[in-house]
Amino acid sequence: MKVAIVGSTGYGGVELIRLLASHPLAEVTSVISSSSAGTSITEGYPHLTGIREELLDDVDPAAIKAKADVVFLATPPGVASKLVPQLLEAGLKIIDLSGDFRLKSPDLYKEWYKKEAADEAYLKRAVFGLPEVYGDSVQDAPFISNPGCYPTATLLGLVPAVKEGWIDPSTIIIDAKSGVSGAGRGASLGTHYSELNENFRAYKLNQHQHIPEIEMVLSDMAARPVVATFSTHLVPMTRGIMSTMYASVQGERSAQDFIDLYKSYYEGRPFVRIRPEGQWPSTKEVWGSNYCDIGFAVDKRTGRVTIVSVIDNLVKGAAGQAIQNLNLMMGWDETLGLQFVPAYP
Ligand SMILES: NC(=O)C1=CN([C@@H]2O[C@H](COP(=O)(O)OP(=O)(O)OC[C@H]3O[C@@H](n4cnc5c(N)ncnc54)[C@H](OP(=O)(O)O)[C@@H]3O)[C@@H](O)[C@H]2O)C=CC1
Ligand SMILES: CC(=O)N[C@@H](CCC(=O)OP(=O)(O)O)C(=O)O
Repeated sequence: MKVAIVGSTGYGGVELIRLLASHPLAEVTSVISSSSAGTSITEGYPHLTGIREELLDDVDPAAIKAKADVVFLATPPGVASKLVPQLLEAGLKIIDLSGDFRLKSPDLYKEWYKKEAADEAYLKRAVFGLPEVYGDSVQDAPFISNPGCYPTATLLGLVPAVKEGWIDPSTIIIDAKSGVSGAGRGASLGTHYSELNENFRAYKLNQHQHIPEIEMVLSDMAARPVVATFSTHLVPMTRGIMSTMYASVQGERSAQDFIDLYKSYYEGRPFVRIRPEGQWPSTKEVWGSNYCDIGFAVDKRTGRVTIVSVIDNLVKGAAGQAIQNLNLMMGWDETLGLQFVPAYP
């Protein structure tokens, strides 16, 4: 299977290159750049020396179709919405890592992303690619919208409890933290070393573009509208997301009950690992891997459960999940090219 990557010079794109280098059935045949076509990707990423030496291609749907069967879009918001119609009409399969096709309502996209939405007809064609929740619809889909990094960690941590009615959805609070690679490669004041190092700060409170994405899936699971408090923080580390979630428990449930429920819900899903009672995952324990690890604590005094969910934002939160979706789209084993152990320490 021949693969092209638009946005190959960004962090998501370069992570796709890293992971696909060891995929047994997919071969990257075109790395694409809107600003550096004709130069080698090794100029910006010397670690790819000897791995991807060919020159970057321009963004040209006909040329992409001539070289590839599937295209990954790892581009900033507002790019895929314009490119996807041309790529789909050219007969390409698509996996979009951006937020352009996750929300089905153009008005909601405009409200949260502050940009024009994609054409509604194309929004309807995109399948939300969270395999552990929507596995059946991802299978064989020609156009997949990869979930956001924060929603992946958060939803995998909340879906079974919401779906089974074990927590009151109106009480959910999500306290999320991300490493700085989540903001992409572009330099900015908020992400440069002296602003970030030895610092820890909240950002986009009640304004984060992932809020409607999280609420979309939770509402689907609860079969009624759900709104949630979602707070994001920047941590002085490169990779990793931790979502710590709080909600009121409905009925008498222990941490072990939650563990048993989640183990049963995620049975046969190789990338979700449920921790034993009293053990809560840390970001380093999934670093460089496609795992999402989840742990629980139930407080009988408050009647609340605390759920801790961690991922590597660039792998399960972006490129790894995109490859998992490629595998499902092609009818392959979903673990192909993703069977590696987290790098530790
Ligand atoms: N970083 C992360 O952890 C995650 C990122 N995402 C999403 O994935 C997407 C990519 O993120 P990330 O790799 O971090 O971002 P980066 O900023 O690191 O890279 C984005 C790349 O897109 C390319 N690009 C910019 N404008 C255009 C355009 N008009 N047409 C084609 N290509 C363009 C740029 O390369 P060039 O100038 O060479 O074309 C750039 O390198 C974003 O939508 C992001 O929100 C989703 C989940 C996690
Ligand atoms: C640390 C950091 O800045 N993270 C980014 C994640 C952006 C992202 O992945 O955006 P989409 O999923 O919407 O494309 C943020 O919080 O906006």
